Amino acid sequence: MEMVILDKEDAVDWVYRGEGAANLVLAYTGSSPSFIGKVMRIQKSQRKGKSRVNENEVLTAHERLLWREYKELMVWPNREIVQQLYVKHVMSPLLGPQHVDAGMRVHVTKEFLLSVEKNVTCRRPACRIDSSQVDVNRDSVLIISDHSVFMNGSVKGGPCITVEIKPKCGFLPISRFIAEENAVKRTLSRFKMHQELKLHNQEISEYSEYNPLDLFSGSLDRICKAIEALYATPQNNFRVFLNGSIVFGGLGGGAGSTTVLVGEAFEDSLKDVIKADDGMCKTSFIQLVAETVYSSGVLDQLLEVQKLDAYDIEGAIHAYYNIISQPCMVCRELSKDKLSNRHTSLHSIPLEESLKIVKDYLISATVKDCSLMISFRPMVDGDVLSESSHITVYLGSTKQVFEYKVYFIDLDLKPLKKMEDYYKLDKKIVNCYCQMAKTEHKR
Ligand SMILES: O=P(O)(O)O[C@@H]1[C@@H](OP(=O)(O)O)[C@H](OP(=O)(O)O)[C@H](O)[C@H](OP(=O)(O)O)[C@H]1OP(=O)(O)O
Ligand SMILES: Nc1ncnc2c1ncn2[C@@H]1O[C@H](COP(=O)(O)OP(=O)(O)OP(=O)(O)O)[C@@H](O)[C@H]1O
Ligand SMILES: [Zn+2]
Repeated sequence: MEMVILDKEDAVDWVYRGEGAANLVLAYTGSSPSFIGKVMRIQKSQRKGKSRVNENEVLTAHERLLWREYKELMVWPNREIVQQLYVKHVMSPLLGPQHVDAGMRVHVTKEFLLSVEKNVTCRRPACRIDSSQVDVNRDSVLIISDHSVFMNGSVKGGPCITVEIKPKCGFLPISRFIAEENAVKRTLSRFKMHQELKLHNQEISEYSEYNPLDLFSGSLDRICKAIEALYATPQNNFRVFLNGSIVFGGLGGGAGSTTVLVGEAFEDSLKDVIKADDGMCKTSFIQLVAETVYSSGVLDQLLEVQKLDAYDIEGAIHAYYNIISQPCMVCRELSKDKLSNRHTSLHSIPLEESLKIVKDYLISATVKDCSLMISFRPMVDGDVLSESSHITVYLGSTKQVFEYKVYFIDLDLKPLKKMEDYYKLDKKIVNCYCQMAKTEHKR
């Protein structure tokens, strides 16, 4: 694409699509062929006192050491470009390039960003406005394919339904570095335990029965159960879009976010896509999603990459202190009787080994936090696939064939500095869960 700089007058063509903790995402509504079928991902800054780890820094010296085998990441002084290259050179090969779009960076003026910020405020959830704003000091944004539409030169006609799932961690850790008092981590999913802490902190208003272990199980029945649970309590783990507009789930996540369409209204929104008997569209839709997750096998690959976390944070944290050449806070805090040979031995491994442990931990952290977007387009007789790489799925209950595509989003590099936060959060989650279980037991 020729050198483009988006300026104030271009802002009207970009409308609010959604956001997470770190980025705001806008969809294109204008007529420039370069942007049709694209979304824009703009970095946010945190409001006063809520600054995130490393958000404005370039790679630190220790991070450069950690990621040095990826030469492409080393030449850029700018963290945003490194982020994009991380997706391209680290994540895409691991997850499959057919499921990842690293996007491209486009220059923008400050006036463009200010104008966008003004235009989208009314669509943003209050909790997100409260914590973050568009970072107007950036000079570029990321342009990525809009995974909620089908393209074939131009946006392909006909309805398209997209489901977005944030599956979170799909396995139980078995690391020998997990302390005895934290043994519950080996039997209960992290998601389930985290729900207790989130409830306690009023980050969510109700407990979700979703179990990531079901979604990743490889069993159609259990996948179906997981999707039903996600539908019942979507939180920030489940959304549905019809032709790019959200029709189900919370905008932006968190406790205060609103569910867009419920019950009959959601059923109605599916009617153009799922040709089921009255009142059965939602049920058929859940079947369609479950069947696709099952037959595509896309979560198997994700699980493999998540499992790069073989030491658990209770092991990896020691390797982290080796890398930063600081006394290990964890060993210091563990009382003598709890400090085992296992832990201390981690401080005498070669640096290369520590680097590998932490690098794998951070790669895993990225894919425990990413989302996947699956888009469906009903096919009619004589219809051809939008792209030869796309696949089809058959929905038995409605006798329909759907073209579908699966993409991973939010594959950002996690800052090395976050290792301490990960250790603290892990402790908090287990403590809160055990405390709650004790109280329940006493009742
Ligand atoms: O720590 P977790 O498991 O709660 O994950 C965080 C997510 O919370 P969740 O539990 O999914 O609601 C959190 O999501 P929300 O802000 O809660 O929607 C972020 O994705 C955060 O990543 P980052 O700080 O933006 O890089 C995530 O932090 P990372 O742990 O992935 O760094
Ligand atoms: N390529 C895309 N196509 C369509 N919609 C997208 C795309 N990328 C992001 N979105 C929408 O925008 C939302 C926010 O994007 P994203 O998850 O990248 O934000 P984030 O701030 O990085 O999230 P997190 O809180 O996990 O760090 C997503 O939940 C999704 O609904
Ligand atoms: Zn230690």
